Amino acid sequence: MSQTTRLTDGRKSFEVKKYTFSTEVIPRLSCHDPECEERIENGLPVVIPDANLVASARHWNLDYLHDNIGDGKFMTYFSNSKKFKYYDDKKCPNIKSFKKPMEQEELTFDEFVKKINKGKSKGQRLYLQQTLNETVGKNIVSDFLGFNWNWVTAQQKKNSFGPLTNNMLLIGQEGNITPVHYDEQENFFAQVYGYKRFILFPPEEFPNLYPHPTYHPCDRQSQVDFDEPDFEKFPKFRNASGFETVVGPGDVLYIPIYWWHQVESIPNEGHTISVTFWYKGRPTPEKVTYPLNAHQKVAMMRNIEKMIAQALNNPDEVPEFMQNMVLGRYT
Ligand SMILES: CC1(C)c2ccccc2-c2ccc(C[C@@H](CC(=O)O)C(=O)C(=O)O)cc21
Ligand SMILES: [Zn+2]
Repeated sequence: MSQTTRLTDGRKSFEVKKYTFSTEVIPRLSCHDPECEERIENGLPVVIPDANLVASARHWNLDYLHDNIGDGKFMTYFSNSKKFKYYDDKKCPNIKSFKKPMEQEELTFDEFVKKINKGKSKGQRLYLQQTLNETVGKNIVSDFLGFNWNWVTAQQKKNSFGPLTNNMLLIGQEGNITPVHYDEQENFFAQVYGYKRFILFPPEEFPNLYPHPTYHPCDRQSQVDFDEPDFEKFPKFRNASGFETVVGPGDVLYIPIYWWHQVESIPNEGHTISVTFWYKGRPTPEKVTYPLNAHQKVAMMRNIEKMIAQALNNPDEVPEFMQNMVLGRYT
C-alpha cells in the first residue's frame, strides 16, 4: 500500500492513504462550546460529536433498514472503480467525448442489499443515495421525526441559512470514494453508522484544484486525480493544503458552502450510513462589502463562465475565447 498516515475520530484511530498535499486536523468541538458556534458563524468546518442530531437513528444498520424502510425505490450508483465521480446528466451533450464514470439504477432496498453481496464478487461497487421521503416505512418516519430538529433548526436560524432543501440517505461500501468537489449549499453532515474520512479545502484553494468548466457534466468537481495528480496539467495542485478528519457514528460535520470535500468510506471498516442536511446559503447582503471573499469570487467566476458559454451559444468555442482574452494579457 502506498504511504499511509494515521487519523482518529476521537475514539478509534485509522491507517489511511497519504496524499501529496498537507492537511491540518478539523477541530472537534462540543455543540455547547462557544468556539463551535463561532466556527459555524464564520463558515469554518467543525466536527460536533454531541449534537445528537441523528441519535434517533443510532440503531440503523442494513438489517433494520431492510426490514423497515419499505418497498420504495432507491437511486443507486454503480462504479467499476472505488471512485463515484458525480456528473450532471443534463450537461452531457455539452461534452461529446464525455464517458459516464458510473451507472445509476433505481433499486428496492432488498435488491440493493442483494447486489452489495453479489457486487463484491464482480468487483463492482455500489452507492445508495436517496432523498428521504414519505415512501419510507413508519418506523423510519418516526426515527426521522426524532432527529434533533431543535438544534439544527436553531443553527439554521442563528446563521441565517436559507431553507432546508433535502435530507439524503447515503449507504456506501467500505473504500467508496466521492472525489473532491464543492456544493453550493450549507451542509450538516450526520454520520449514522461506520467511518468516513473527510478531506476539506477552503474556497480560496480554487486555483489549486482546477474545477471542470461550469458547462461540463462534472461541474463543481476537480479535474485533479488525487491518486495520480498530473502536475504538468495542474501545476498549482502542488500548493494545495487542506483539512481532514474521520467522522464516526453520532458525529456531525459542518461543511460550509463552497468548501471542497473528498469523502472516503474507510477501507476495511465496513459499510457506511450517513444523512445529509442541506440548506440554501445565506441571502446575498444588500450592501456588498469589500474586499470580496473567496466564495463570492467563485460565484462570480461561475456566473461569468455561464454567461460566456450562453453568449457564444457553443461550449466548444469557450476555451479559445477565454484563452484569447487572458493568455499573454493577464498572465
Ligand atoms: C457520490 C454520490 C452518491 C452521488 C452520485 C451522483 C450524484 C450525487 C451524488 C452525491 C452527493 C452527495 C454525496 C454525499 C457526500 C459525499 C459522501 O458522503 O460520499 C457529499 O458530497 C455531501 O454530503 O455533500 C454523495 C453522492
Ligand atoms: Zn458534497
